[in-house]
Amino acid sequence: MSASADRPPFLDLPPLVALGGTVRLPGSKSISNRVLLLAGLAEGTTLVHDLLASDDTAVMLDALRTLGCTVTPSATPGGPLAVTGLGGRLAVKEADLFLGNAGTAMRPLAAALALLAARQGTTGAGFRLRGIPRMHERPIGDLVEALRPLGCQVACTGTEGYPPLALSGPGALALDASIRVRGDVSSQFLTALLLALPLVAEDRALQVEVQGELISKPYVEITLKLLARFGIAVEREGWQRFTLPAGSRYRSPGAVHVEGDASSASYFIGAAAIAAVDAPLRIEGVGADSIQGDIRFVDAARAMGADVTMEANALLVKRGAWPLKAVDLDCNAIPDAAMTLAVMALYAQGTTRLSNIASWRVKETDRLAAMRAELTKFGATVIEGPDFLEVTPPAGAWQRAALHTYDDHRMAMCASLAAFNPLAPGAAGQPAVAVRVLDPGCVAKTYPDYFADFLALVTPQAGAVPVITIDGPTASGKGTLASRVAQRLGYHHLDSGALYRACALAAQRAGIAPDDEPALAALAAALPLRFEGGRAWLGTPGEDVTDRLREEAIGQMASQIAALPALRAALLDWQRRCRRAPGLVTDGRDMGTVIFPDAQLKVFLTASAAQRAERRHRQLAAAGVSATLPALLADLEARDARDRSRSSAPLKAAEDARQLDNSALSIEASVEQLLRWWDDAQGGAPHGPEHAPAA
Ligand SMILES: Nc1ncnc2c1ncn2[C@@H]1O[C@H](COP(=O)(O)OP(=O)(O)O)[C@@H](O)[C@H]1O
Ligand SMILES: Nc1ccn([C@@H]2O[C@H](COP(=O)(O)OP(=O)(O)O)[C@@H](O)[C@H]2O)c(=O)n1
Repeated sequence: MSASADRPPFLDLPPLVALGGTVRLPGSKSISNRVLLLAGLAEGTTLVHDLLASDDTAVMLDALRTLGCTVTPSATPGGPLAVTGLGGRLAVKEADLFLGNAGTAMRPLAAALALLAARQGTTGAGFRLRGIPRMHERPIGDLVEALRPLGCQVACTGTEGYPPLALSGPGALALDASIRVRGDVSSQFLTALLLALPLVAEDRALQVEVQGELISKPYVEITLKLLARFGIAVEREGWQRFTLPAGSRYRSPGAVHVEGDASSASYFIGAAAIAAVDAPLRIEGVGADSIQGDIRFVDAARAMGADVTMEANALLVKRGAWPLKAVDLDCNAIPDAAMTLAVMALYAQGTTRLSNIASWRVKETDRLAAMRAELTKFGATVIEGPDFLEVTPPAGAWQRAALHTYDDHRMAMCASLAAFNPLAPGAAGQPAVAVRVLDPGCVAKTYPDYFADFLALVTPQAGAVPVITIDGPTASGKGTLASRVAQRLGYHHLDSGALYRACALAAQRAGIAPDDEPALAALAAALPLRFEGGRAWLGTPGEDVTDRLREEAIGQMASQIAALPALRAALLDWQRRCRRAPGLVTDGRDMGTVIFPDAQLKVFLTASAAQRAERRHRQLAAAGVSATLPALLADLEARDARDRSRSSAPLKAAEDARQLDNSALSIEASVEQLLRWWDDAQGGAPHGPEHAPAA
């Protein structure tokens, strides 16, 4: 998917100095999409456990539904997805399938539908397969060239050799001769044929012959293992000849468990080799039992110095040799995970050479060019060859950089490892830099929660997590502004008012009087409040109190008890603990003066009392609460007066706060103003052209 309006334009990662804990990997993309296709073609229902939820699996699921498969999500969260397959019979004879940028959907669906179309015929325009513009630049000619001699009618409706494709039938299939496919550009063409041919192997054995040296063999191994799970025992002679026995027929195994994504594991393995100094990072979901080729990344990481212990389904990784060791590696077997080595090379002594990676050029972007362009921005020396990359780390201080990600999930995940630059041996004693990752949302292709999972494991450099504070009187728009800015920056948002409101609600429920300061302070010190998913949860396991907190009576009581110094003191640590990577935007009355006096940007937001009363009036009306304007104005002025005059943390602008009167400013204009100030506070946007160079 391309960057969209609701995806933040960038994410600034603060300099990081350590990493630890446990991460549970999302399901493997390669296994997920193969299993979905197999389940969709087989007869019967397959329960798919631990399926990856991502852009690439979403387009496959949509395609299967369009083709007439029944896809039923589990009633219990995290439960298996049920897919009832076609049993080899087309349920629809024409369809328009949008497959995003998912090669793992485009190629095998093209092969399967081309064969089924030839056998069973199509109607209308037949099957049309298309994707985003980059998908239309990714070659599929070798597969088309393999299918046409069999009698499949495959038209490239844009450029010959590239999607979009139009598949039609019927046609006589010629399956007696050996089926030839090239294997030296992408192994996905062979995989596509192997997944599709069982549909037409009922009465004869079929032989597939690979021309040229087969690349990415481990991915073909995954295909063979999954075919076996669905009842197809492919015989192979080396990596050149594959035979599907006569009578091959898909049978659902009933249930399939998708293991964690070994390519996704590479970022955590790399990060742990750099920054898990005290204790190993535990990575759950892949291990010694994995069927994915990218598990061999472990060997490459070990060669660079990582200390890795393998369990059946987990890895324990910590820093071993330090600095990391520069390596000269043939990466043909681990093309995707090898990208991670390129970033690890920034922490090695000497020059790392990654070779036999020409396939990088035809992936989500030209990854050889992209990696050179982006690593160079830090000051690294990078040589890009036709099929290799050489990386030498920066000699001294790293440059601040904004990294383009080219709508490539792996470029974005790789970028995260650069945030450990304070640890880089060559940069010792030099100022650390924050790393700007442009369009971080592109990780949704395979790992939507990557940055949240990564950031939950890291320790930022002392004082490096940025805070933006927004203080001001009631209804000036603090909460609205803070939440929009947090969304744009990908930061956490703390609405401190909600904290005081939650105290008020909890006190009311416990029957504590609004002037019982010791009891209120004790209550606040142990307040079981959580903000999660944009909602406020009180108690354990947690009641959603979001709407109750907005009630006027609760606001009144909050304003009253907020004047008590012991209660305020009890909430101090709770608020400071919200300062977590990548950053925090917080709003309230004393955020810039008391709670975060060292905030990088402080804003004091005001608007005329009349404006504010009107805004609150509209807000309440929208929520179906009736209130008169004069009453609201009086209440708001009373609250302002109480907030300003209290002795403990009175409402006032911090001396170093920027003043923003938004009486005549729209919400969007206020957001833009604040973001401009934020850029200024950081000495301008990091260097790098605004737009990615053409791929
Ligand atoms: N700049 C603005 N212009 C117009 N309305 C605004 C503006 N900022 C906020 N509002 C509206 O004012 C109301 C109060 O804003 P809110 O963020 O809840 O204020 P606070 O957190 O300061 O109490 C909301 O309905 C919001 O949509
Ligand atoms: N940092 C803060 C935030 C809120 N408060 C108090 O808590 C009350 C509720 O906060 P809020 O931000 O939700 O208030 P409204 O302005 O939205 O009514 C306010 O009236 C303040 O008195 C505070 O004292 N300090």
